[in-house]
Amino acid sequence: MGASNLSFDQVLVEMLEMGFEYSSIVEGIKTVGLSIPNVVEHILTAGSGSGRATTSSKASTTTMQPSKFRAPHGKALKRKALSSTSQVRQSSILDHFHSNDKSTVCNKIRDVAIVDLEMVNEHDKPISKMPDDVTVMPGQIVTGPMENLVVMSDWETRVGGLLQKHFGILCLKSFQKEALNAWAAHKDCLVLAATGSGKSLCFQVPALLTGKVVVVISPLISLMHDQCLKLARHGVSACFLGSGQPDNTVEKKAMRGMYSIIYVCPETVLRLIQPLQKLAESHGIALFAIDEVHCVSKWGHDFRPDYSRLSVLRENFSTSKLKFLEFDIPLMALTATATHRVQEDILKSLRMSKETIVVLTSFFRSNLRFMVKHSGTSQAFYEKDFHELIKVYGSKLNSNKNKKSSISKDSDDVSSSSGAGRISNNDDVSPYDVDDNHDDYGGRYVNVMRSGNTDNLVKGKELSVEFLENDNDDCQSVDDWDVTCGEFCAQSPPKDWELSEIDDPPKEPEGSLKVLKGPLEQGPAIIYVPTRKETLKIAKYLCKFGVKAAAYNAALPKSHLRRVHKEFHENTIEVVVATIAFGMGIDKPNVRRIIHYGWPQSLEAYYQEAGRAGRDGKLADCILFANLARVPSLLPSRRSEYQTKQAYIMLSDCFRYGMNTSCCRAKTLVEYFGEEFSHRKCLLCDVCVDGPPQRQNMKDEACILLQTIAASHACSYSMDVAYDDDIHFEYGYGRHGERLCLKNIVGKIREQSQKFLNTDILLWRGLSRILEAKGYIREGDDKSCYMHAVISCDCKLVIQLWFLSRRRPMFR
Ligand SMILES: Nc1ncnc2c1ncn2[C@@H]1O[C@H](COP(=O)(O)OP(=O)(O)OP(=O)(O)O)[C@@H](O)[C@H]1O
Ligand SMILES: [Mg+2]
Repeated sequence: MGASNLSFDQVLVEMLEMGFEYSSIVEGIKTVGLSIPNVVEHILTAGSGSGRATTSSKASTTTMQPSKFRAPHGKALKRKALSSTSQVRQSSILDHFHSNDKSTVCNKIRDVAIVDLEMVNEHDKPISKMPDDVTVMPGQIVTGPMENLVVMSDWETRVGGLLQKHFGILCLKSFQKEALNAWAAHKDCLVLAATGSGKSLCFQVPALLTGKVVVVISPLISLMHDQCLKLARHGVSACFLGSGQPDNTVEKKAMRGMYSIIYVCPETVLRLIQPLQKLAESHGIALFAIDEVHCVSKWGHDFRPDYSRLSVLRENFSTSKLKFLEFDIPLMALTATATHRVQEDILKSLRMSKETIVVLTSFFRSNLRFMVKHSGTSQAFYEKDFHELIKVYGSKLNSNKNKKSSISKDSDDVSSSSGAGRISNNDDVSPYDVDDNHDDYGGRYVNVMRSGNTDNLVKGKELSVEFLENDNDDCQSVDDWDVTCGEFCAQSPPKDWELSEIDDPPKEPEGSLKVLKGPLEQGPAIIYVPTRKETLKIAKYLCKFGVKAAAYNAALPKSHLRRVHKEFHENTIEVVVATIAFGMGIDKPNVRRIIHYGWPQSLEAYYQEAGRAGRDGKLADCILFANLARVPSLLPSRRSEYQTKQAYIMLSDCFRYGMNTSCCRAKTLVEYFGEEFSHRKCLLCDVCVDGPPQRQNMKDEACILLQTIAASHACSYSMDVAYDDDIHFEYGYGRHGERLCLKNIVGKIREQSQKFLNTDILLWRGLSRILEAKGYIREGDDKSCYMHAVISCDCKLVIQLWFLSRRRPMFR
């Protein structure tokens, strides 16, 4: 921030207008020159003695009358008002100085200051307490307006102007209102709402309404970066802090209240408890928001140990701990993917108040078209699997051959900046293809079924491919983002906002669903792959066909990632091939295709990543290419035994989802999260569109499989009476101590029966999955067992069993 072209008088007049004292301004100009931002910063950093009135916000709220500050053009009045809550206001002033639009700065400051004052004043007024007869139990689901809650009455009327000014949004959705009502009533709140529904606004609005700081705990740097950039564009100052932040000026500034919204990863917030307590006293913290809160739960798909320590927020920011607080600082926890078990865990782990309001909306996204396609998901299948994609994204570039693709330019940089490989439109072998040094976590293959599925392992060669992105990558690389100290200054929001009024979708009568029709509109795609290596291989493959594609994984140079992120948002890059590092929270409205190439880690992760599609409400495709012939078996190393066990269970849920050909995919997904699907079908997914699969009577196969499993167990079990009782097998070892695995079982079946002599093991594998889904057998989840079978044998039920076969090539 260098000196401006303003004269001494101009600086003086403007700063007097803003409410600073004459002597402080003169002293500031002498020290730092004729730059208003620098002078403001100087005055603020010089402390309370240099021009800032230090009246506490409590005192000011009891003496100020809001009407006073509405007096038009009342300079003296304004100055008095401004100085009496300077700590709130002046950080806003500083933030607004970072704007490029200097000409409108002062006007903005005046607006903001007055609005802030009114809001602080009214918000700090003691709000009517909850009526005694209203008990809101933890876990209570609020689906309608919270008529029973007495809340700050007029925030809703004030919020309209702010929404329009900052976001170009006309009105809040009803779940957003409910979440904000809870906050306004100083309640903790758990918001469970679909991906892309607008959860961020629930925690951004309190900062705008009060002028106090909102602290947002967020798990991924890419997500914090995304949100900070967007906020800056919308005229809201924000920063992110992380453990690797080399420049602590941002942190210091943040702790002085200079940003409206502070994004911070859980690891860092735990370190900042004391400075945040000081911030709460000096400036005020409106809210702690814990975004992607499913990371709290070890039952969730993305457990982060530091998230589970966030109960310190409740302990350290309550009235019992901080005497200056009138109310506990509310917690707002938000996620789009939490099963019931995870929801309970969240409330408990964060020690959320007994009166926590749970705001729940449907997880269903009616514009997402889910499909599953069988594929070997290796290089040999690229041509077949990406043929369509290349047709869509390759053609435009081909018609403009002179234009060098952005990725090629980008990858040159990658190559030169890091000495690492590049992805280009030619056939050069990228060093990434041969150099796996980024897969240095000792990844290993683990066989989930442990039942004869050893063909999943590549014999004699332990692959060193990392299956998942290292959990820590994302946090450790905070500083690598090289974003100007992680601070994002407010810019002027566009003047000609096209105001969007996207309220909740109109309520359809039950069962009647408005079905979107194809073809898809234009828009980019994200391909999620399980390994870092595959991001590079596939991006390179697509580039060869003129697709503007780029790889994204946490091990790539951060300058490359930053550019990919930026160009993806600018629509220069059309296909990003990514690991989970580009997953949660990424908000780009027109993403038309989400492709999973290989099994995701869990259905939660799948739904979360699929949720990047169609955030503009228009039709979008979510296609899972997976090898349906093999149980997914890749798991990362460096996990506790417990986590590994959990991961197996989640992988098998994914497999079941892929194998399913009888139930609407959207229904399967939302029911997985415990929601009752209000429509019979989505009418979009492959299962709904392709119709019910051909059925085949598999009674004989089912019976012989169950009998053989049972007979293989060491127990006093007799085949003739077997189906009268439930039989529980505790051990995964056969009668003679041999390991019980599907291959052995199938071997025995073939020996026993001529009829099944030539059957493929894939048939038995598929059948065992169906029997498992029906509850007849259960795959072992204990390392010491190969198969832990529970046979709940009711012969009649077995006879009813039909085997679904039409669209499963391996069963043909
Ligand atoms: N009331 C509203 N009216 C119109 N658009 C809105 C409204 N609220 C939010 N949006 C828009 O919805 C988009 C998605 O919002 P956001 O990123 O907060 O979703 P999310 O619920 O956090 O999703 P995810 O779970 O994927 O993180 C944003 O671009 C935002 O501008
Ligand atoms: Mg979000």
